[in-house]
Amino acid sequence: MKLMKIGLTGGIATGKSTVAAMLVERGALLVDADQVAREVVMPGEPALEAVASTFGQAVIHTDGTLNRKALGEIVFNNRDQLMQLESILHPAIRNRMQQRIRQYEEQDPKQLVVADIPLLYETGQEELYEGIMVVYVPQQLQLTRLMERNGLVQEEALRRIGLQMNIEQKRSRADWVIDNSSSLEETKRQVDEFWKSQDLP
Ligand SMILES: CC(C)(COP(=O)(O)OP(=O)(O)OC[C@H]1O[C@@H](n2cnc3c(N)ncnc32)[C@H](O)[C@@H]1O)[C@@H](O)C(=O)NCCC(=O)NCCS
Ligand SMILES: Nc1ncnc2c1ncn2[C@@H]1O[C@H](COP(=O)(O)OP(=O)(O)OP(=O)(O)O)[C@@H](O)[C@H]1O
Repeated sequence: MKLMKIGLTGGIATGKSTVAAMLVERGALLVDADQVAREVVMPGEPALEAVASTFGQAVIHTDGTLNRKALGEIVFNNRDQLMQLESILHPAIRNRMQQRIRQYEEQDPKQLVVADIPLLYETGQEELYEGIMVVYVPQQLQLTRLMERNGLVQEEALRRIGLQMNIEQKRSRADWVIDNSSSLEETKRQVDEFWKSQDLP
């Protein structure tokens, strides 16, 4: 049977967005949890009000938008605060993701829908999808890429990695693994192979 809806996950900075872009290039319809997480905290959204009353005005810019860097510095250094933020945002993110997936399914019933969700396993969402693709790199490379991309020192980067399920564990649970530790061409080759193996258009 042809695949219609898959989850895409991995660890922080292992290359989910990179692989998502390759799938979109082949025609997939993408719903991105990080992007939806940004939408639900736009000015005027109830989740932003809840964030402001929980974490204070220091996490709100003077123009009323969320100061993501300031909030990140709080929650990525304190698990309890992170859990508090998640309890505000996750229900809103999940609702909006499901809504968007349904829209895509109605709009283009033949096309593959891909949901890019960093915390897919951590939040127990496997059952919502027909299969899960994990973008994998060994932890040492994950660390290097994260430090480079976000300008973090090793200690900070390790702390962020430690907030998520270990990448080896994610890999062992996956239905399909894309190994992104080599060149982008090699990653694209694996994505193309997946596409063909599933007989996608
Ligand atoms: C704390 C926030 C404001 C920091 O924003 P910032 O722009 O600096 O980072 P961004 O949103 O681009 O996230 C980057 C990466 O951090 C990791 N990350 C984000 N949230 C979490 C979390 N709750 N637990 C573990 N890792 C996380 C993910 O791998 C994500 O891809 C933001 O990450 C956030 O709102 N997080 C809570 C919502 C959430 O859980 N999002 C994950 C998708 S469901
Ligand atoms: N094959 C590759 N070779 C070299 N660099 C790469 C490769 N794939 C991705 N990168 C780089 O690694 C970093 C992480 O990639 P990407 O942003 O796609 O990860 P992500 O899993 O979506 O991250 P996050 O969880 O933070 O959203 C980026 O700076 C990207 O340019």
